[in-house]
Amino acid sequence: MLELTGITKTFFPGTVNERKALVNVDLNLREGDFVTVIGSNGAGKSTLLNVVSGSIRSDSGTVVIGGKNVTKLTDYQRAAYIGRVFQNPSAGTAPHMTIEENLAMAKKRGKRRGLGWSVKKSLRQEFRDDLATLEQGLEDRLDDWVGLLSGGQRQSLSLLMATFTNPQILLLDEHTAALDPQRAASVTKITAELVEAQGLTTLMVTHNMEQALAMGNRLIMMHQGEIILDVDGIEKASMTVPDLLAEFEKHRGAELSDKDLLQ
Ligand SMILES: Nc1ncnc2c1ncn2[C@@H]1O[C@H](COP(=O)(O)OP(=O)(O)OP(=O)(O)O)[C@@H](O)[C@H]1O
Repeated sequence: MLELTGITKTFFPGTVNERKALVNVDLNLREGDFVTVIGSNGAGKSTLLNVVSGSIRSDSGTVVIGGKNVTKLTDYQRAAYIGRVFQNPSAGTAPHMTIEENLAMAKKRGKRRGLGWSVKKSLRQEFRDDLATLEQGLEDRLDDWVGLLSGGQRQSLSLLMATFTNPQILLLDEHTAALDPQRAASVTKITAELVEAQGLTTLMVTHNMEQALAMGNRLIMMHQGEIILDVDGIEKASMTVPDLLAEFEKHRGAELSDKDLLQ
């Protein structure tokens, strides 16, 4: 479903600020793969997602989604294939539009149509039904501005919007990291349910190793722009946090002080 081949991205090449964000990355996701992505700060996780979404163009390599080579397409041109939720709850929704208008906008994602968000009665009922699955009482607040919602409610809404059009790839970039533990747990549960219900091929970046082990069928660990561990199935299911730390240490040397990875 997603084939990345030979992806390399260097920021500010040839300068003192040169950063090798991705180094010859190959990654192949089968349809329905739910892959959690871990790694220390600056490992290249967000850049990987940006290259898939098209918001960053790689220096070399190819990106194929659903058999279509999208390497040269802009993020807008790829929007129909991709759903994405960011860490910041404000990023995925428009605060000065109502819940209904946000949902209508998501329905039209990637389609060439005018910016009219008028919603027919039947669609309104569909929105209510979808919102009810989030179990946050949002189905009765269709006319409320999204800016009035809590961070957890906005992330839940972002998730719903990102999965509305049944994208070929769902990208989750630390989407529970900015939430308190209770809201993070609720958004994690909704994520698992939505991905499972639609069989979505998913890449989820997280700094929480327990979450990375508990969710999905496959896990990759990145370090300095490379994928240094790729496990799935029973191998992943039998892994523990100490196993992950040991893998990380192998590549990083004896030093083990990265609080972000240790969360
Ligand atoms: N737009 C950019 N301009 C310059 N350098 C960048 C840019 N985006 C990322 N980098 C650099 O590329 C490297 C990889 O960054 P990236 O954000 O992909 O890492 P990450 O694994 O997502 O880190 P974190 O967990 O801290 O979010 C880092 O050295 C970072 O400073």
